[in-house]
Parts: sequence; C-alpha cells; structure tokens
Amino acid sequence: MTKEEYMALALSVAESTIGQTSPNPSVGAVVVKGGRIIGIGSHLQAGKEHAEVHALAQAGEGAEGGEIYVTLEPCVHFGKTPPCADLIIKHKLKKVYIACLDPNPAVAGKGVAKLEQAGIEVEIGLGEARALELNRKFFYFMKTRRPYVTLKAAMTLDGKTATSSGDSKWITSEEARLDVHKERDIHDAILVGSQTVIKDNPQLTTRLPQGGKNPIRIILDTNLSIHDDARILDQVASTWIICGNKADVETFSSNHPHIEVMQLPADKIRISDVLDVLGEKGVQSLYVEGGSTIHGAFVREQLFQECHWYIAPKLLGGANAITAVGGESPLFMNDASSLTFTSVEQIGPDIKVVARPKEA
Ligand SMILES: Nc1c(/N=C/[C@@H](O)[C@H](O)[C@H](O)COP(=O)(O)O)[nH]c(=O)[nH]c1=O
Repeated sequence: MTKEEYMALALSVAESTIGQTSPNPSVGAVVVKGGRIIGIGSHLQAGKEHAEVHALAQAGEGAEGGEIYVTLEPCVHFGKTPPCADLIIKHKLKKVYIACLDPNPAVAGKGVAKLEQAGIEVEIGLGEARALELNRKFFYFMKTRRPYVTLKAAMTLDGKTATSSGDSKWITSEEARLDVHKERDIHDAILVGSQTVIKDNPQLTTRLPQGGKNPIRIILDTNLSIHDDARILDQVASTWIICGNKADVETFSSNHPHIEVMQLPADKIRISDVLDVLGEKGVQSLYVEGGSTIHGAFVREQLFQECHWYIAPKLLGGANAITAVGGESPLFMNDASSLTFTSVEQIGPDIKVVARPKEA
C-alpha cells in the first residue's frame, strides 16, 4: 500500500466513529512496519484511550523503526492516558504522518515540535482535506465556541413543509426519515420551536434499528407555552427549554423538575444568544428541525453552517401552505443567503440536498 492508502485507512477508521467521541474529535491511527500494517486504532469514546494508544498497543515492540499515520496531530496534554506524542517517542517510531494540525491554537504544532525534537521525522498534510472535513463540526466549535448548526427541513418539490391545516404526515419516505435519525444520532443536540412541539408533539429521539444516541432536545419556547403532556417532556432523553425573561419558570419547573430551563435576559429569544448559551454548555453540533419560523430566524441572522433539505417528488401548491423557511421575506433577491451545494443524493424516492453558506 502507498502512504496515501495508509492515511486513507486511518481516515476511514476515524470517520466510522463520527458522533460517538464528542466532545472529542474522531481520530484514526495506523502503524506500519516494513510494508505491513501492525496496528490500527481509533478514539472510540471521550475519556477512553486515544487512537494512537490503541494502534501502538497492537503494534507492541514491533513498532520500533516503523511509521504511524494519524488523522490529527498527536496530543501533548495529560488526559486519561499519557500524551500520545510521548508514546510515539517511547515506541521509537521513525516517521509520523499527520493529516492535519490540532485546531486549538494553544496546542497547534506542539505535538509536531515534540516529535521533531526527539529526532522523529514528521510529514504534515497527507489527507488533510478529508481530515478537516471529518471533524468540521469540532473544529468550528473550537474556533467559535458555538455549536455547528445544521438546518434540516423535509419538503415537497414546491418547498412546503405542511399543508395550510398543518398536516405533514408524511412528506418524505421511510428511507429519508431513517436518514434523519442517523443525523440525530451524530448530533449533540436537536432544536425545535414551541409551535412544532404544539403542532406535531414530536419525540425527537433517535430511533435506528441498530440503536443510537439521543441528542439533547432543545425547545425554544419564549413563554413556556408547551402543553404539560408534550412527549418531549418525558424522561426518555434530556430536554432543555430556552425561554424569555417574562416566562413563569417557577411554575413550569415545579411541574417538570427534571427539565432544565434556561431563561434568557431578553423578552424575545435571539438565536445568537441561544448559540452562546449552548456553546457555554459544550454543545458542539446542533440539528435544527424547524419549524418554518425557527428556520426563518436562523437564516435571517445567517447563523447556520449547513442545511439538509429532504425533497419529496410531490407538489402541494397553495400560497397558504407552510413554507420551509418562514419569517419576513427580504425585499430584494440580492439579500438571499448565498450557498454552495456540497452534495445531492437520492434516498429512496426522495433527494437529500446539502448546502453550506459560501465561506465568508
Ligand atoms: N413530516 C416530516 C418530517 N417532520 C418533521 C417534524 O415536523 C416532526 O415533528 C419531527 O420529525 C417528528 O419527530 P419524531 O416524533 O421524533 O418522529 N420530517 C421528515 O423528515 N419527513 C416528513 O415527512
């Protein structure tokens, strides 16, 4: 295998753990000696061993004089296990290939410096684009201390997410809705507005055949208006409610002591305040399932990093049907958010379009 192929293997191993390592990044490592793979490892869960620790444990003494391919710069800090840079030095590897540097400015380059000081050759950048993409959300959070926001909407071909009576069951297919649960599984949190809770009474849990992690359910509810029997108030998953400063938190909390309520200082909920609060709570990735008014707020304030549009081959019609992105229309087309399509894929009878705002 070529060095590109060894790094591609490390990247594949890292990609297979996306969503399960939060708040840590997903990392993969491959140890090679004499053209033979002698160790493969990935970071599987925050608090557990890093990828290099697993790969080097598998390689054992045979690692001496070998090379390691790692998708993120080896750490220099003492966590659950000693720094990976020290472990690589201890195993006397000859060369380290690093796909991308740590995004944290406090540690970026420190792992490389430590390895080079110990006389180990380091090559940076092999598979860098794929390494940056795989931890895109983590890197964004590290840089901004705000969650990476993905807007998700399911709509008819003419952009409707419900009929004028509010009916939306179902627009997209089972297969497309299953894909939504895969997205929920890899996100730290999911967010909807109180209108969606009142209209749809959603569970907002991850229901995959193979199981999965429930994201934290975040409800924007200015006046704590959701009904006491709403399903998201059950104890199947964590639920946080963000409300305005006029809401009667005391009464709500006495009725629902297990629900975390975050009261913002203003009477209206501003998305930028929501993202600051969630960032402080360590939420790195946020999946916004709407509805229309919520999407309108995120789009108007340009506070999203990605949108996933699931489009069904149906035409609903009706100027009074519910549109995917509500709120006020800008006066001019120039005021539209300019995006770039990053992928379009068919899922069953539907298509999933992923688009991102043009890099600022
Ligand atoms: N109507 C549709 C959706 N509807 C999305 C939201 O309006 C629902 O309230 C939410 O997904 C329900 O969450 P649950 O209770 O956990 O299943 N989403 C989709 O992908 N396709 C649809 O056709």
